[in-house]
Amino acid sequence: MVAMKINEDLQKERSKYNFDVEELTNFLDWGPQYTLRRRNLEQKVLNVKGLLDDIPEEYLSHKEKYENAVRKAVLYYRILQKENHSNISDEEKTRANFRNMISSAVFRDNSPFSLHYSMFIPTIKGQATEEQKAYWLKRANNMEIIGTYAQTELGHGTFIRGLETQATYDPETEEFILYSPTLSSYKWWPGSLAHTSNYCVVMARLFIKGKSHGIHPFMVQLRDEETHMPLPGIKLGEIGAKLGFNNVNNGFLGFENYRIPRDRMLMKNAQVLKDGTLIAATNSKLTYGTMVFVRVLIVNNMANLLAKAVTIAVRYSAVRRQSQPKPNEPEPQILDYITQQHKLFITIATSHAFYINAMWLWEIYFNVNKDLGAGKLENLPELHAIACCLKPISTSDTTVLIERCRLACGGHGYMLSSNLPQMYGLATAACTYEGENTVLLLQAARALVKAWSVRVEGKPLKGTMAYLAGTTAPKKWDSSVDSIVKIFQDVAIRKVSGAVETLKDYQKSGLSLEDAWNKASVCLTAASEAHGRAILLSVYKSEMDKRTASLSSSLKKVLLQLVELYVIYWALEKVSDLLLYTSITEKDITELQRRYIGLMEKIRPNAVGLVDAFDFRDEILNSALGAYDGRAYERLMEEAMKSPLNVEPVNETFHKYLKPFMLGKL
Ligand SMILES: CCC/C=C/C(=O)SCCNC(=O)CCNC(=O)[C@H](O)C(C)(C)COP(=O)([O-])OP(=O)([O-])OC[C@H]1O[C@@H](n2cnc3c(N)ncnc32)[C@H](O)[C@@H]1OP(=O)([O-])[O-]
Ligand SMILES: Cc1cc2nc3c(=O)[nH]c(=O)nc-3n(C[C@H](O)[C@H](O)[C@H](O)COP(=O)(O)OP(=O)(O)OC[C@H]3O[C@@H](n4cnc5c(N)ncnc54)[C@H](O)[C@@H]3O)c2cc1C
Repeated sequence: MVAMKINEDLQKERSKYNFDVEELTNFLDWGPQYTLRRRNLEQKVLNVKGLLDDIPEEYLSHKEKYENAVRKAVLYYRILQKENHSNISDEEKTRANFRNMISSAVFRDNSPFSLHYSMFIPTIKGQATEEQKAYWLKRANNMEIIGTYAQTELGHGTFIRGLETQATYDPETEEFILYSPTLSSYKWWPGSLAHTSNYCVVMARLFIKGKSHGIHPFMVQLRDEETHMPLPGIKLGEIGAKLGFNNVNNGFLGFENYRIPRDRMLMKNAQVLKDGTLIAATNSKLTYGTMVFVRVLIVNNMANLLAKAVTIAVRYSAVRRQSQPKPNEPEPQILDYITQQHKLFITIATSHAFYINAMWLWEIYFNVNKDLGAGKLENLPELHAIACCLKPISTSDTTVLIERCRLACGGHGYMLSSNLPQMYGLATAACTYEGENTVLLLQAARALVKAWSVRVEGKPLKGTMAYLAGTTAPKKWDSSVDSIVKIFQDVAIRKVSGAVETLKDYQKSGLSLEDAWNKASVCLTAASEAHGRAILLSVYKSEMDKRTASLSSSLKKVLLQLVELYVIYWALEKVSDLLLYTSITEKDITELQRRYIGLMEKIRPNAVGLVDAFDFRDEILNSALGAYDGRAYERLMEEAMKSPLNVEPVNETFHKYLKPFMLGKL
């Protein structure tokens, strides 16, 4: 075997770490057993021939991209399917998969089957009766059928209660008749819908005896299982090229009086009896369960995306040298510029903060879900409120930080072969899907306004809202990490109280609640963001204090430096809030800035170690700039040579257009 030639700068970086990289990898994976599992799965996938692209996806046409993605998806999901049959609980499986990013070795973009696993199967699990589950889950898990989740329509995505697709019950035949009454009622966006899925869960408005009963889920066969032809009454197609997600086969779907049997309504929460009697769900929002599940998982997905982006940018910054600040000295590694560290180290810390928060949120989700199974609904609103803060903040921060990583790689970050532009495309999509970010922050604001009235009544507040009961931050500015975390809670209290006051003032001026809400909505979203940031910071700090207790002192030190960096970064980012709501002075701010610079100097020797510990194989990073060996220039050239334009020295356009043009003949 030929030894891998490693760039000298990277080699030097790797001799400087003062912690054990493998220990950190195990910590991030939530235990060495999960590291092993993940690595085994990665190896199994990479052993399969034909899964990695010879021609980069971006040189394929739209149609070829899809066809290539389906070819790879069947190879890839066969392996995953075997893994899914292994004998572990769903909770354990989700946890084991938290840092599984092997699909990004197969798809730089995303998979045409992603909705099958992320939403179709979870919807069957969450919305179907035991009998329905026994039938549909078996078929879905075996991938005898491929499904998706069709909710959004051309006219409505956010406002689910505005969906127009109709499911009218016909007691004569014991069937539902699915109908798309308008163009705007066409389903529009669902991934895998266009040419991949043959089944899907359709969210439609239930009508019984002419009366509307709100939105319910229906299992719908779209295509013939043998020929894959759309069934009569089904109108299907693809919605076209997008900023990203071009492998995902997002589709449209319309119904022309398409009949399905009664038992195709997923009836765990609400039931329609044979005679058309409706037994309503105990809470209509139980129908929204799959969205809550995915919002919870998104926080973790963002941590993974950030970890990938910053691995690429830090390694590249260690091998890239630029400018000559000191005469007669070599050009420094760009990683030595403090401005570069400012772009990158916060990205490492943010990835950690999101991992920790995602695990914490997953525990809450898992417990609430267990409660729901036992008919206990009281903790659902809090889960919904947390997810409605953390999903928007994690996706918008990730989008900003991936773009920062891309810019940190200069011109080469603009190359698709760096993989950073595609990652930006994936992150920004998450700001919209599964609940548009502003809309979710406004949902969280509803819960905060309610919590405020509980406080005003002098009643106790619980869980993540408990801190709203009263300030615990020190009166005098105190720059310890613990105090700053409390100060963020204080800022949130002030923003919530300010937003409630604004809302009330508008109402007092004669506006309806709805109009007052609209006028106050910028303050309301700011209050939700502040609440979300307070949660992120306090969970990151408290969980790290707990979880690092059993680590080696060297790793603990490095991890707590990142916590401190994260907390101070946000204090400086939100300095206007601190000036408004706390006794911070100009001198305190200068001290914080110095401390922030000092922290970056402490983290600098470990920077490459910290990203190595994310433990992404080169195939997963899929980037000319970020490979383990640091051969960025060689890889950029190798990737450039894959451009179809480099196959011939003279392109035919010379003879067709350029030459006649230059000769004045065109
Ligand atoms: C790979 C990519 C795949 C992507 C897939 C997709 O995008 S799939 C498509 C993804 N699409 C989306 O994500 C669409 C985003 N849109 C939505 O989720 C909803 O339409 C909505 C939540 C914005 C409003 O819903 P609405 O008009 O029906 O409700 P309302 O505002 O009138 O509030 C009434 C009460 O309900 C409460 N409550 C609400 N939701 C939940 C919940 N999940 N749980 C618990 N509770 C919930 C709320 O707090 C409020 O309580 P309060 O204050 O009265 O005590
Ligand atoms: C890549 C991708 C994949 C997707 N996959 C799926 C899928 O598999 N299945 C599926 O069903 N859907 C899917 N979707 C659709 C997605 O869920 C919706 O696009 C999303 O919920 C936002 O809804 P919208 O497009 O109607 O946006 P709109 O609600 O029209 O948002 C437009 C603007 O209006 C604002 N706005 C809307 N309502 C309010 C309000 N009440 N108050 C204040 N401002 C408001 C928003 O903040 C935003 O600025 C996908 C979307 C994308 C981008």
